[in-house]
Amino acid sequence: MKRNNSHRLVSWIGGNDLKASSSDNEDMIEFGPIVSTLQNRNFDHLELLYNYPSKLVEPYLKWLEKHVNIPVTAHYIELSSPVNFGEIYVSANEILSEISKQCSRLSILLSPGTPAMQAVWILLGKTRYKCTFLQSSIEQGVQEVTIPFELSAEYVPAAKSIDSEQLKQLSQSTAPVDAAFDNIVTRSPRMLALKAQAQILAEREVPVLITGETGTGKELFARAIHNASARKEKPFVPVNCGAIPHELVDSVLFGHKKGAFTGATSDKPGVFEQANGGTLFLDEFGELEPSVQVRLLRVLQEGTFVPVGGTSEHRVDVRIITATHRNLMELVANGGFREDLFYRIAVGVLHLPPLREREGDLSLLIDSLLDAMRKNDPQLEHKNISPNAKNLMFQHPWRGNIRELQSTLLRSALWCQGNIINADDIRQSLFSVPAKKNDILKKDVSQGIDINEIIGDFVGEYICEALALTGQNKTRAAQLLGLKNYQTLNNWMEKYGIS
Ligand SMILES: Nc1ncnc2c1ncn2[C@@H]1O[C@H](COP(=O)(O)OP(=O)(O)OP(=O)(O)O)[C@@H](O)[C@H]1O
Repeated sequence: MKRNNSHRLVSWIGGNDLKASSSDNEDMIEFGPIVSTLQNRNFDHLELLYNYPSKLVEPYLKWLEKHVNIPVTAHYIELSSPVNFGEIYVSANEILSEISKQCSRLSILLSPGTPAMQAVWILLGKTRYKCTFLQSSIEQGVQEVTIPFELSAEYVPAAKSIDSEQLKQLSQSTAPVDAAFDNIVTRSPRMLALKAQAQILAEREVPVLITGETGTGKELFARAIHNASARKEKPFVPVNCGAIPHELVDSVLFGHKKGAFTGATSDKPGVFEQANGGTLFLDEFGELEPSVQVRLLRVLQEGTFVPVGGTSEHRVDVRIITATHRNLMELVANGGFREDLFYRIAVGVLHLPPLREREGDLSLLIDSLLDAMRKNDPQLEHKNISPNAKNLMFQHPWRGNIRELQSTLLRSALWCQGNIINADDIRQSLFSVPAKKNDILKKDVSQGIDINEIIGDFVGEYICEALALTGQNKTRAAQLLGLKNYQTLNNWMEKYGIS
């Protein structure tokens, strides 16, 4: 790519920018940091990075066209969390490396984005790329930022003192893993890296958020983190937030006093009190209603709460690990989850990949789950699996992930007559999704059909399935569907009216 004389501005799209574009009243408009900067300085090209869902960003980009008169390129950056330093670093570095080849001057707008995004800008802009930094606020306007220290000069010597073994471990994530993580069976490089990260988190007292589809091992990781932490002798209390009846949430979380409501015949401690000194694992955290989120935020900030029907404050020392199969960032963007609570719980973030993305794990897991079954149940002691049965298992999509794998193996071991589980035993134990009732190829054309509608139904069915399988991740759904990228998926969704 030929470098030209242009001056480019690079920025993440932030919440205040999106808010500005959604304001109804044009007179009262706050333009947000990006447009304010463009109105204040001259640039030839604007390069935007964003992690918000496209449905929020596309209207913003349309609005932007009305307010700026230079070319705009927007890059969607897939992040498991907007505070994941590693992923932000890799993607920001890639983009800056490309852009810096194409322009002679580069400016980075620091204001939009999370603190992690800002930190990575400073790191890259002070070491690898020659650039100027800008910031924009309502109070101070647009300013050039001077960062009066040199990272390379002042900090590289310190980094050099890390010995080569430590460096090797850091770069390859091969730090010895605590025995608490032994029952997480994997040989996938992604999962091995996650185990190493989880161990680092175990040693620190930071809140951890674990995301991933159902049955990917979120609770297993949470328990391992607890067991590898200084709190391991204290309780680990798991709570499924999605399963607590609405009217009992406060009582389950914070406990109640005798007589607080009908049926409260004695004082009862809540899960915060039960986990005192240890770890509270709040599973399906994304299901909590906004009113409960406010009360939880207070407990997390102050460490105190008042039981239902009580008058005095209780203080607890609890480490929180949360988990969800939902995309919390998208919930935050849609107003379904409090942003302040999100940043409080999402300090250490682990995104567990589904089984289908763990190279080499299926065979390993089949062997290890069978082994555990043989040890747990003397009647299954001699059960083994035939190669054909294993082959059949390799072809199954395992939507329920490891939990489905585990129960299928157990069912087939219980039902199989001899000691060898064969392909038929597996076939009988698999739950297959019922075939669609109105067979798409059996329509009566002589009665007239609407071919577009049929194609739409067909496309919609598969797109929804791929989105459900990937927890609404469009990039991964596009891969499953054999589409080029998430934009192509968006085009299909638009064409066939799938929301
Ligand atoms: N890597 C693994 N190695 C061995 N067993 C695993 C692994 N991952 C998950 N399992 C087993 O699979 C089952 C489901 O795991 P777990 O309950 O931790 O999943 P989850 O993501 O918390 O599920 P949910 O979202 O439904 O709460 C458990 O019995 C767990 O022990």
